[in-house]
Amino acid sequence: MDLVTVEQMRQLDRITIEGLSIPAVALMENAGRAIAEEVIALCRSRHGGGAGGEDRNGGRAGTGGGWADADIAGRGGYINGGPGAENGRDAGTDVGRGGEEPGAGRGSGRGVAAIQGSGGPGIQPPGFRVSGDTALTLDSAEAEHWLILVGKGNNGGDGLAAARHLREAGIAVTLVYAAAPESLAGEAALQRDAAAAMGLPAAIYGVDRLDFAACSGIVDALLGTGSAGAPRGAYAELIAAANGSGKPVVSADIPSGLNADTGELHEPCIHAAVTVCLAFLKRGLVQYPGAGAAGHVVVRSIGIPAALARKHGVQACLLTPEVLRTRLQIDVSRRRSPEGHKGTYGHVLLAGGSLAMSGAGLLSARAALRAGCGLVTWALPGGLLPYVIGAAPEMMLAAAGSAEDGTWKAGTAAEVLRLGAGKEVIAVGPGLGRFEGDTDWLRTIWEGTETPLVIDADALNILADADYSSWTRRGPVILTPHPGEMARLAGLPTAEVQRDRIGLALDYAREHGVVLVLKGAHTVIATPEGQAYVNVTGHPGMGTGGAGDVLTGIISGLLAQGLNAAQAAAFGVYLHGLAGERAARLRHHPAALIAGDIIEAL
Ligand SMILES: NC(=O)C1=CN([C@@H]2O[C@H](COP(=O)(O)OP(=O)(O)OC[C@H]3O[C@@H](n4cnc5c(N)ncnc54)[C@H](O)[C@@H]3O)[C@@H](O)[C@H]2O)[C@@H](O)CC1
Ligand SMILES: Nc1ncnc2c1ncn2[C@@H]1O[C@H](COP(=O)(O)OP(=O)(O)O)[C@@H](O)[C@H]1O
Ligand SMILES: [K+]
Repeated sequence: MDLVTVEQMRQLDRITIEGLSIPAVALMENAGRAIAEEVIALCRSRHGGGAGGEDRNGGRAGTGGGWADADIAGRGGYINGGPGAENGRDAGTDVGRGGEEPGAGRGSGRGVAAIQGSGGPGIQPPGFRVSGDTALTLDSAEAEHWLILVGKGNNGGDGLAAARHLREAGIAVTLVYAAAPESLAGEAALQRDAAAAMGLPAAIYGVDRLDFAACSGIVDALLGTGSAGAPRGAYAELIAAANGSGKPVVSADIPSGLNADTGELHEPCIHAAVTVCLAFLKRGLVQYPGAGAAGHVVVRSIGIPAALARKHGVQACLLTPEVLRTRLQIDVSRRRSPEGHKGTYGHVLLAGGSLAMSGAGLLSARAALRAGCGLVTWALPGGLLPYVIGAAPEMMLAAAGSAEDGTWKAGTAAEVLRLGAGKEVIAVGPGLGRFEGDTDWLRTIWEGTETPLVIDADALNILADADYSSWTRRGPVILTPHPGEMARLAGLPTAEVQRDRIGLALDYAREHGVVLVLKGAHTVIATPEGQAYVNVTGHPGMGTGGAGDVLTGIISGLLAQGLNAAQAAAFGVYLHGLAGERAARLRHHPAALIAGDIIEAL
C-alpha cells in the first residue's frame, strides 16, 4: 500500500483528471460513496450486524468501533493477507450464475431475490439470482441521524456526496456548513446543489442552532489535504464540538486538523473512529500521533489508478506481506533446503557486551540463532567470557582483548576484523559501552571489511560523535537507532526526529548511503536508493529494555542467510513486531513482556 505526501496526491489527482480525462466530480462521487459505505458498515457493527471480516488484530475489518490504532485496511492491503475490506459489502448484482448455491454469494443475503427454477425437492434450482446493493442499505436506518460537517473545499464536497448516499440508505442526515454554502466552488458546489435539490436539511454554523447530542454519528468533511496550519474559526469550533460530543466520527480522507504529511496534530484535531482515506494512504495517517487520531483507517479506491503511484515516483509504502513478497522479493516462508546444513544458513559475528551490559549481547546472539542463521560467534571482552559460558550453549564465544578486561578496549578492532573474516555479517553495538579510542575502533571495523555491518546502541553513539561521512565504506551498513539515538546521529532534538519520521529517515538514508531502521511504534526502514517502508506489526509491550538488541540479532540472522540489507532490515522489523505481538498475547498482561519473550515467540 503506497504512502503519499500531499504534494504527490495532488500530482496523482492532476494526472488522473487531466491526463486520463477522468472527471474530478466522478472521483468525488466515488469518494462520497466510499465514505457512506463505511458509515453504514459502522452503523451495522454497532447494531450487531454481520458485515466485516477479522483483521490482523482481531478487530472487525471494514466496520467501526473498537479497532486498535494501527489498524489499516484497504483493498488487498490487509497486513496478514486476510480477507480485508471485501466483507460482504459491494455485493453488486449477480444475475444468472447457474449452478451456485442460492445465497452462497457474497453479501449478507439480504436483498437477494432468488427466482427458483422448477426442480423437485433435493434438486438444485437453475440458480438465477439477483442481488441488491447491500453496501448502501441498513436495516436499522431509522435509528440513525448523522451530522455531516462540510468544509468549503473538496473535502466538504466528499461529505456532501456521502450525505446523499446515506439519505438513500434511509439514514437521516443534516448538513452543517462551516462556511456560507455560497462560498463552495467547483465540484463541491455541484455537490452542494445536488444535496439541496434532494432536499437534505442543512444548517450553517454560527447561524443555525446545532444539536450534537441528538445525532448518532458525525461525518467529518471539514478539512482534507488542502488544510494549512491549525484549524481556524468555525472549523476549530466544529472540531471541538465533534470531539466533545462523544459520538463516533468518520473522517473523510484525514481527520480534520491532522498534518497529512507528518502525522502532527494541530489544535484542535478530530479524533476519529474511522478514517476513510481516499485513493492513497497519506503518510500522516501512519505516523504517530496522527495514527492515533485516525482510528481505523480504511483506504478506498476512488478511480485513480493505483499503478500511478509507483510510476510517478512515490517512494514510501506500508510493509505488508505482499510488499515483502513482491517489492522486496523475500521468501517469507523461509523455506529450508532439505539438504541444508549449518553452513548453508550463514555465520554472524556479534561484537558487543560488557560486564555491566552482558545481557544485551546475549539477547542479540540468541535472537540471531532464532532468526535461523547457522552459527553465531559472540566476540566479547575477555573478562566477561567466563561469566557467560553456558548462558546460550548454541553459540560460540571469542574473547577480544585480555582476560582481565570486562570492558572493550581500543586495540581490539583488529581482532574483531580477524574474527569477522569469512562471516556473512558483523553486528556491532549491543552492550558495547563507550571506551577510550572507540571512534578509531569503530572506524577500523567500518573501513576494514566489506562484510555487511549492523550498527546498534553505543556503536551508533560513537558514529554520532564522529564525522563519519568522511569514512570510507565498501559494504552495506544497517543502522538501527531508536529516536534518541537518531536525534544524536542527525543532530536534532528527539521531538524533531519524531515530527516526520518517514521524511527524516528517507533523507538520512540517502545522504549517508545506509539502510536506516528508525525504531519505535511504526518503525520506518529507509534505503539509500530512496525507498521507505513503514512497519505496523508490533506491540506497546515491546517498550522494554533489550527489545532493540533482539531486533539487531534478528536482522543479523537474516543477513547471514543471504538476504540483502534492505530485505533483512524490513523483514527483521516485521518479524520482530509479529513476535512481540505473539509474546504479548502469551503473557497475562502485555506489560509483563520482557525482551527474552520476543525471542521465544520467534
Ligand atoms: N481530485 C481531487 O482533488 C479530489 C479531492 N478529494 C478531496 O479533496 C480534499 C482536498 O480538497 P481541497 O484541496 O479543496 O482542500 P480541503 O477541502 O482540504 O480544504 C481547503 C479549504 O479549507 C480552507 N482551509 C485550509 N486550511 C484551513 C484552516 N487551517 N482552517 C480553516 N480553513 C482552512 C481553505 O481556505 C480551503 O477553502 C481531499 O482531502 C479529498 O477529501 C476527493 O474529492 C477526491 C478527488
Ligand atoms: N509501542 C511500540 N510499538 C511497537 N514496537 C515498539 C513499541 N515500543 C518499542 N517498540 C520496539 O521495541 C524495540 C525497542 O528498541 P530499543 O529502544 O533500542 O530498546 P533497547 O535499547 O532496550 O534494546 C524497537 O524495535 C521498537 O520499535
Ligand atoms: K476530514
